[in-house]
Formats: sequence, structure tokens, C-alpha cells
Amino acid sequence: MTILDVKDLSVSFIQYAAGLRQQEVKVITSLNVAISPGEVLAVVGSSGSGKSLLAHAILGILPVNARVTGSMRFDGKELTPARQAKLRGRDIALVPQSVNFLDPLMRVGKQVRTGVRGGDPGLVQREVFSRYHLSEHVDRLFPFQLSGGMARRVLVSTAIVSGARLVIADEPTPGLDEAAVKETLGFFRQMADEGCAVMLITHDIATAVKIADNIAVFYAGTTVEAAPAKDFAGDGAGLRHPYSKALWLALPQNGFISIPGFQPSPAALPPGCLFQPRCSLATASCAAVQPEAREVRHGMVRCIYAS
Ligand SMILES: Nc1ncnc2c1ncn2[C@@H]1O[C@H](COP(=O)(O)OP(=O)(O)OP(=O)(O)O)[C@@H](O)[C@H]1O
Ligand code: NI
Repeated sequence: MTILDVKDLSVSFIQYAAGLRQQEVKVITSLNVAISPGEVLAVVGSSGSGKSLLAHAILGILPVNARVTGSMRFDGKELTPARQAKLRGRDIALVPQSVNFLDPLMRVGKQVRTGVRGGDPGLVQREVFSRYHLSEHVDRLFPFQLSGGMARRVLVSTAIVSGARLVIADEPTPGLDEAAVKETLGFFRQMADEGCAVMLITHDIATAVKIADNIAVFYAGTTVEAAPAKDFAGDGAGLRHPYSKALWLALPQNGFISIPGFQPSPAALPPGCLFQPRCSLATASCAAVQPEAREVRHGMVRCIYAS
């Protein structure tokens, strides 16, 4: 059963060019993601591929000059701006990338207590703190008094006390040492095992593979592939899209093989398949039309040659 289903999402920004002429720049072309309760879906892709914008689109917190098309369904119903406002911070929670999202002037215990839905706030907060190894005195501290790892655990606590059914974590582990990364990701795995749907946005495929059930690969604002995490293994032969394979083989432990070229910028997208200019398998047909999302071996792929 799917809790969140995003289909062919596109996002454009209306910008003012010279002479006050309006122009529309499409930064996301066609994103597809689906996630079920109990599942960790990792969203991977290089910088600028649209990961954060997807999170902001789901939460309904895009800038006012953004135009969105496509469909986003939560619990089987369309996510309208009114529903997003109702669900945000409750059924759908964001664990932001920056710990600056904590209120600098409020003691962290209080910040967590204000988000509690269901049960006695003090009790729930103490429980969640002990679960995340935050000692009792942390309750009275201000954010600037926390270490990076502690601040992360406070952010995760805020998401968990909200009782959210979908948690979106946007790069939740920057600047943490390896042990703290493992610990934080373990918290998300635990949330999913307790029935929550977790969308984990990350650059780090190697770690994503370890904790996620499924992985969606973004390239230049499109979902090129969505596959079970176990397909990211060995020489990548189980993967469906040439870009997913290239990402996988670019990891140091898989041979460090880099692909020539760059991800295109939103203002200069190539015709047809967005990966086609860099793809060693590309033919004239690839430049003709953008490939539709289709199902191949229990995964989704946008490549006319995938089998
Ligand atoms: N407010 C905006 N106006 C115009 N373009 C924007 C805006 N916000 C984001 N973009 C563009 O949209 C694209 C996707 O951005 P996004 O922040 O979603 O990338 P990302 O995958 O999260 O990257 P990173 O890994 O660096 O966080 C980028 O090309 C970015 O420059
Ligand atoms: Ni981002």
C-alpha cells in the first residue's frame, strides 16, 4: 500500500529577464516516487538534480514563483495546498539538512515538547531523549550548547514525536563522523521498522544501499530509475539505467570509473533523454523523445533500451 505517490512532477520558476520580461525556467521535468509505510526510500542524485525541491514540493513550501504540474497523492488523495498545510509537521515531517532550523532562543526540550502529538508532552519528550541517548540535562540546553551529533538527534526527536506517517530527511548527516552517520541512519531505519514511511535524501549511495529498501535515482530533475536497493551490487548488472550504473561504478569501492561530461543545467536541457549526450549506448532515437517511465523487472526506468 502506497502512502505517497508522486507522478510526473514538474517544477518551473517564473523569473524576470532583462526588460521585465517574464521567463519560465523548468528545473524539474518529470519526477516519480512512490513510498509505502515501513519502507525507507533513498533518493540519490548529484547536486542540482532536484532532491530538495521534491521535498519542498511535497511539503508545500516552494517559493511563491514556483509552478508545479503533475500529481502528488498522500493517502490516496491529491495533496492540495490546503491539505499540505494541514499535514505539514504532523502527518508529514521534515528533518532538515541544517541544524539552524532549531530555534536558537528556545531550550531544546521545550522545542521537542511543543511538537508532541498524543500523550503527555513531558513524558514523550523524556522517552524520546533517552531513546536517542540524550541525557536529562540536555532538556535545558540551548541549540548552541549542543554538539553536531546531539543537535541531529534533537532534530530527529522532533520528527518522531510529531507522530508523522511520512518523514522526509534532507541530507540529514552532513558534518557528522562515521559513527554518528551510522547512528542517525539507524534511527531512520528504526522509524520505518515501526511503520513510518521514510524518504532519505542523500548524495551517499554507498550508505543508502545499506539502510534503504528502495532507491530512486535522479538526474537533471527526472527520476531515471527506481529499484530495490539490492540491485545496487557487484558490477551493477542488475540496474536498469545507464546513469544508475555509472553512479554505482563511480564509487571508489567499485572501480572509481567516472563518466565524461556534466549534468545539464535547467536552462539548457538537451532534447530527448536528458542523459543521452553522456550515454555510451545512445542512438538517434534517444535524442528524439524523452523516454516515458516504464516498469522493468520490478523497478521503474526511463530508458528505451532498458531490459
Ligand atoms: N528558487 C529557485 N529558483 C530557481 N531555481 C532554483 C530554485 N531552487 C532551486 N533551483 C534549481 O533547481 C535545481 C534543483 O535544485 P535542488 O535544490 O532540488 O537540488 P538538490 O538535488 O537538492 O541538490 P543538492 O544535492 O546540492 O542539495 C537546481 O538546478 C537549482 O539551481
Ligand atoms: Ni538539496
